[in-house]
Amino acid sequence: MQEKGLLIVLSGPSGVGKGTVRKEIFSQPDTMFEYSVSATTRLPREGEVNGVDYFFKTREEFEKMIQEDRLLEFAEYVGNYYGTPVDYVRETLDAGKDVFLEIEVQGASQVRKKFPEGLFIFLAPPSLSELENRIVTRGTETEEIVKSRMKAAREEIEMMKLYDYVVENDQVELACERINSIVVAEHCRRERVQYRYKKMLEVD
Ligand SMILES: Nc1ncnc2c1ncn2[C@@H]1O[C@H](COP(=O)(O)OP(=O)(O)OP(=O)(O)O)[C@@H](O)[C@H]1O
Ligand SMILES: Nc1nc2c(ncn2[C@@H]2O[C@H](COP(=O)(O)O)[C@@H](O)[C@H]2O)c(=O)[nH]1
Repeated sequence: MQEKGLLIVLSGPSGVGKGTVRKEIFSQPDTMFEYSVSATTRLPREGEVNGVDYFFKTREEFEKMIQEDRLLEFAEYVGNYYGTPVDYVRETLDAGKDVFLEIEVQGASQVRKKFPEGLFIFLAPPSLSELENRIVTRGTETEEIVKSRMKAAREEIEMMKLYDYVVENDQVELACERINSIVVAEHCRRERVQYRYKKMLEVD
């Protein structure tokens, strides 16, 4: 029987660098993962391509996906829906490939309930002041939104204890190396556990 792939979930507070780290991982020619393209109701930013960066949907289309149970998880984030199409995730895992999700924390906790065997990685900032600095420097948020994201970030950072690993995003390249190493180590660990059980069953 085909061994299932690993579901890898990268999450963390707004502005920590999830998108930046994910893009760096997928720009590497030898990347080990399949990226799950999310659906969203937000408008495309300059250069974003439908089906590559996101599946851009109207609110009606997105709500239909919710009703038809076509999303593994979804969340409303800063006035827009974001969600993970479930079919792609299941089919890719069944084909033995590792699937990588980059999602915010509410969505990650929904995935944890449905896929407790997933690998959950929390991307953490070097400090709260550096987190604020990143959100401000990105220049996409008003002063008021920066404040509300920082308030939310404190609560989100509390949730890091629910994750399997915490990776500090001090430097993008180092964070990517840490994530790749965690996945390799996790594969070794899981295969060893499975091997032990196979042996046990053979003896019985
Ligand atoms: N290691 C790092 N050092 C310095 N700046 C960084 C680092 N990682 C990301 N950044 C910068 O921080 C800002 C926020 O990054 P990014 O948009 O990837 O965060 P995010 O977690 O995906 O945010 P959101 O959840 O709000 O979409 C960007 O300007 C990015 O260039
Ligand atoms: N719960 C989900 N969150 C998602 C998904 N895809 C992306 N995201 C997160 O949304 C925010 C904003 O993204 P942006 O592209 O508008 O900057 C960010 O934190 C992403 O991680 C998803 O499918 N589900």
